[in-house]
Amino acid sequence: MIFSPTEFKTKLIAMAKEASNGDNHAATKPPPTPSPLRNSKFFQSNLRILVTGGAGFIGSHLVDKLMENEKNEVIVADNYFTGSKDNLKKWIGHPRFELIRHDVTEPLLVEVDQIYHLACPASPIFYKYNPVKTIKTNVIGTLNMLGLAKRVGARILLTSTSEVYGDPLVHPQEESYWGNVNPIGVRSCYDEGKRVAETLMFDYHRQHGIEIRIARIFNTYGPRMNIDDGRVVSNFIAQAIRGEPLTVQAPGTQTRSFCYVSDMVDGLIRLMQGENTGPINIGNPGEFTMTELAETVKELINPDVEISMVENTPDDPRQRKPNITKAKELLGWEPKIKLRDGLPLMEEDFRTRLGVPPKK
Ligand SMILES: NC(=O)c1ccc[n+]([C@@H]2O[C@H](COP(=O)([O-])OP(=O)(O)OC[C@H]3O[C@@H](n4cnc5c(N)ncnc54)[C@H](O)[C@@H]3O)[C@@H](O)[C@H]2O)c1
Ligand SMILES: O=c1ccn([C@@H]2O[C@H](COP(=O)(O)OP(=O)(O)O[C@H]3OC[C@@H](O)[C@H](O)[C@H]3O)[C@@H](O)[C@H]2O)c(=O)[nH]1
Repeated sequence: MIFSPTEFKTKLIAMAKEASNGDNHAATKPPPTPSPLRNSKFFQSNLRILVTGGAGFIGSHLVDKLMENEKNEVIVADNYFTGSKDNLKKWIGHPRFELIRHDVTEPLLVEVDQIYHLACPASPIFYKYNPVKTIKTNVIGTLNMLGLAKRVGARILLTSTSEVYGDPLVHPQEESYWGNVNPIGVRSCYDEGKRVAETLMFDYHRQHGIEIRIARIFNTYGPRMNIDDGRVVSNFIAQAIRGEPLTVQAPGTQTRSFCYVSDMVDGLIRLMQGENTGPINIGNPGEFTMTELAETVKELINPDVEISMVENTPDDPRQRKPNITKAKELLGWEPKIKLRDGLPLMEEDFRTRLGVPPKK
């Protein structure tokens, strides 16, 4: 068939439109219907929820909260790189709970209604340890979970990060800010990885109609953080309990905003259950320099420890504080726990794991 130049152009535009990311979902086929048993009157109408990375710090607290609802069945998929079965020991053997050793860089076949996709090392020490694996986890892992969401018609939530703003030139950071990221730096396996993961989420949403939710999480702390995983709060608490100097990385004037883990979990669940795709910042806007954080930990946990200044790592963001207007307006969410109240809630868990008895 021979087309005139005008016909050819019209055809090309039509093809481009079909393949575009617009509202046109021509390529979408509806997800398969679940087993007929799910609609039987004898079947308990549970929501089946997959939590990738559920053996980690935030993931295990999220699982605790989801399991409180008797209508939820929870499946955790984790490769235990930074997580541990210990974090989930109270649920192992529970009839509504399943734990799968699985690496998200491989496809996963399960039938679920919702996916909380957390799997990814989060502490800079761990994500820099094997950067190629970190970027594979972010890119291939997120592709696999989106493929799963598409196949079964599940809603999927990605835990992105404040690190997508890089070393921000806008302060506080709102979701419309595109960030200031070094694409070839030592942190880019993580921050660029998460940026691609966000892109994939939106492309699947636009192209295939997948229901997506994106949370941009700011520094979160609480019990079950890995001891010595390099993150500042867990480092300072462990150092204070051991009576070792608190290592402030120079210059100490860099800022972070710390959110207690129960507030974070509440925000993630509201985002999943709400109607907004995001991205939405979830974090506590209380902003502290690292020197202020060290002084607070010293005062609350062990007034006898010293504070020492040590060398920093490359590309450390100089300031970070979330604008949470969107979370307030769209999710009715704001954090409840102040840093001074949250830090002491970590002490007992850290003392138990470090084998250091409580102060007399
Ligand atoms: N904690 C924070 O301050 C923070 C801030 C921003 C974003 N986040 C995001 O929240 C999520 C959870 O963070 P966290 O602090 O609980 O970290 P974490 O390291 O405690 O948990 C991550 C979990 O993912 C698992 N995992 C890693 N790679 C995997 C893979 N390839 N396949 C399967 N499982 C894998 C780990 O074993 C671990 O259980 C991460 O996606 C992280 O990027 C966390
Ligand atoms: O012992 C330490 C460790 C860290 N720091 C400083 O504390 C600040 C925070 O460092 P952390 O390693 O806790 O965390 P970062 O803010 O760099 O990255 C974090 O941000 C967002 C998430 O996605 C990541 O999971 C998380 O690790 C940095 O300025 C770092 O230089 C110290 O002063 N002393």
